[in-house]
Amino acid sequence: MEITFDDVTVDIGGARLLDALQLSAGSGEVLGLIGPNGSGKSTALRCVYRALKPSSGAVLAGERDVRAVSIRETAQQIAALTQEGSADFDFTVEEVIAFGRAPHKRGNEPLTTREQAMCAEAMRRVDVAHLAGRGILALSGGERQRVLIARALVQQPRVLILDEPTNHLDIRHQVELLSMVRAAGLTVLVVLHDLNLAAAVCHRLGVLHEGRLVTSGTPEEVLTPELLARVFGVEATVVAHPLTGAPQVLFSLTTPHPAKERTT
Ligand SMILES: Nc1ncnc2c1ncn2[C@@H]1O[C@H](COP(=O)(O)OP(=O)(O)OP(=O)(O)O)[C@@H](O)[C@H]1O
Repeated sequence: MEITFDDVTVDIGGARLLDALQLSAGSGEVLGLIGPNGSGKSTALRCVYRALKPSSGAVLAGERDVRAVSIRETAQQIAALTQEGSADFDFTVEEVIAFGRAPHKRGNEPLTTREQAMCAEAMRRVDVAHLAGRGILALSGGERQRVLIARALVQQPRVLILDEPTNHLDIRHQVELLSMVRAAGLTVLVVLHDLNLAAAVCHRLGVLHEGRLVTSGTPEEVLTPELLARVFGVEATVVAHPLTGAPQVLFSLTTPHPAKERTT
């Protein structure tokens, strides 16, 4: 399912958070949103999962404005792992993941055997099966993040919205999650601060700065030293990954590297 930001503007309290965003993620495409803090990335995602209403323009899922679709149908199609989507109540890990099936159920209808197997498989995929009976509030940040990812997977959406999904995850779980995201074949909109992970997982990147889309294209097209200097204000060297060819961004600190200091 294609997701399109069709001239989306968001004004709140006299401030323009997003300015006429025109961008789309094709069916099965992983679209990354990158940009400095406060550039409007989460605001854009919020318009997709309906936490925010555009002041003008619309987000289209396929041909339809997402706001014209029932909440239940939206929940069947779009799963979101958000910044505000933490857990408030101390349900067990197993219960939290089972909630992912709620959009497909009526009332308190119990999970079918197939759905129980789906939940068990999702727990296995994100490596939380050993936590099944634990309360979610007592988990580490990374463990909780993985549980919420499993919940999004069992929702079986057509579109996955991920706002900084690698937050809290150790490097192994970051790599596993993003490999899974890439292999899922879903339309994915993902905000990532790690530009190298973004280059590895995204088919295309959209760069936001002060609420405006600066450019969009493949990671190779977008991640240039000029753009990184202009938008992020950093000096960077961009090289091709020796195995995959994806652009990798290298930074040097403005102070000397410890190895250099030792030899001088
Ligand atoms: N409800 C709100 N009311 C007023 N301003 C808001 C609101 N939500 C966000 N903002 C402001 O809008 C701007 C864009 O916020 P947004 O969360 O979209 O940025 P972001 O690119 O996701 O940033 P970060 O990388 O820091 O997560 C910020 O300056 C933020 O302070």
